[in-house]
Amino acid sequence: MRDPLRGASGAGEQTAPANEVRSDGGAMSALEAWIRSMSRPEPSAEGRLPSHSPTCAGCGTENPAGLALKVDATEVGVRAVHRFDHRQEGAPGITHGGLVAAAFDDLFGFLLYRVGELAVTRSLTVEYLRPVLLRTDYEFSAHVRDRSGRRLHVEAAALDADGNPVATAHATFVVVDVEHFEQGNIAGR
Ligand SMILES: CCCCCCCC(=O)SCCNC(=O)CCNC(=O)[C@H](O)C(C)(C)COP(=O)(O)OP(=O)(O)OC[C@H]1O[C@@H](n2cnc3c(N)ncnc32)[C@H](O)[C@@H]1OP(=O)(O)O
Repeated sequence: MRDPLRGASGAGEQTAPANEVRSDGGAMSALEAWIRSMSRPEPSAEGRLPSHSPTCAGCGTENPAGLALKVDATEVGVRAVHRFDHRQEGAPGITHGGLVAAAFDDLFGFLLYRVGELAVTRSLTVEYLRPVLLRTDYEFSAHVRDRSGRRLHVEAAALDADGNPVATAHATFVVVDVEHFEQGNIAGR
């Protein structure tokens, strides 16, 4: 796996977390620390993968508006059992389609741990086959279908308790360098 920090210009005005130091002893910027955390995922003994960040809208545990997906590594990709709640409601009792898409998008983000490179969503298509009900468990799974240059083609499905698909998704992620994330405004956190 290549080092995703290669070519990083550093983010001078960002605040370094107190306990993060580089191998050369210098302080790491918040962005560098995040890139490192993305490149060294340590699944738990049960296979649980670390969130993209504590405040990630898809999987962060410190985002009160987030989905807080809990994602596990599988032999071929990743999976999550998830139930949406009232905060994700669209029509009464039914999950808003945009939030279903968000779940797929974030799940795809976990495949990057397997790929070992940073990439971002360029396109995302969701097929809504049946209503995704609130307060109901669904099993989401995703895998990388193939790669072509910088393009990663990824696929996913959400199944109900009977194993019937309620939604499927496919997306193109494009591999990016660290510079992509330097556009993010994390200095003012
Ligand atoms: C990282 C962990 C967190 C994960 C969280 C969940 C995922 C997310 O939410 S990511 C956030 C949402 N996405 C973004 O913000 C991305 C915004 N878009 C961008 O920054 C740019 O468009 C970016 C980087 C994707 C591509 O731009 P750029 O680097 O200029 O590449 P570009 O030349 O346009 O295209 C790159 C490749 O993709 C291909 N491509 C572009 N669009 C498409 C498309 N719609 N379908 C298929 N292929 C495409 C191009 O043909 C090209 O292929 P190749 O390199 O093989 O010739």
